Amino acid sequence: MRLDVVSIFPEYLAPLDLSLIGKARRDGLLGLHVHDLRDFTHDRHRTVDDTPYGGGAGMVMKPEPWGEALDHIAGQGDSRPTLIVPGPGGTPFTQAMARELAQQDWLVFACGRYEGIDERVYEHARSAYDVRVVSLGDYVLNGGEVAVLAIVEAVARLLPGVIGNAASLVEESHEDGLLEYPVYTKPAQWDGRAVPDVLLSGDHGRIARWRHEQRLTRTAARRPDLLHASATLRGDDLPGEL
Ligand SMILES: Oc1ccccc1-c1ccno1
Repeated sequence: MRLDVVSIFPEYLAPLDLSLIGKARRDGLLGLHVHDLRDFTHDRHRTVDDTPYGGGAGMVMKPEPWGEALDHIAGQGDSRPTLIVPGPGGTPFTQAMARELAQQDWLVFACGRYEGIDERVYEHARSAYDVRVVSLGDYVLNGGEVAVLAIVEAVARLLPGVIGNAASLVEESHEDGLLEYPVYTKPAQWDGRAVPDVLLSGDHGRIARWRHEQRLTRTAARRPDLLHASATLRGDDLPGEL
């Protein structure tokens, strides 16, 4: 998978050199190209924003640098990339979307700032990209960089070979519509608190049943919206109906 990120703060993407994502890049599982939007300006001040037509507070990101940047990137490959523009008005980012994006071979991320990117950039980009506006959640950030870090991590960890033990991807929160079960490790006693006996029993069938019940109970308590949506898919009895 190839990833391109365009930002006025390219150093914001430095964490993608670390940990599993950094290793995936060194192992050749992932290619990352970070572009400074100001490299696509031509004035002395490397201007990327201007006042909004129609008035209003704040500044809008100018279309010219974005158009040049996206044309430059699209010209570097022979397939049609997916352009992801994080924004509060986008389609909610979910694990299902992460799985879908992990199937793509080329993702390009546009990090907006200020009051946003001139709308004509989205229209221009559609000639060379599949354009998707994606939201991390119902809150406001100062720019798209933080959202890109989250999306890249969620997607890249699904690529074959990135996570050493693929089994650990199975019973994760949201992977099958349930939240994850509680986890424990040594010591067996800590702070006057014991590890649940079932986990020390060695009875793997009983442990699996306990963990599944914990997942159902936790999801019912914290995310009932998920439980009802997926219970029909799994045919589970809902807690309280057991
Ligand atoms: O609030 C934002 C501003 C810029 C780019 C993205 C966002 C955002 C907020 C929630 N998800 O994305």
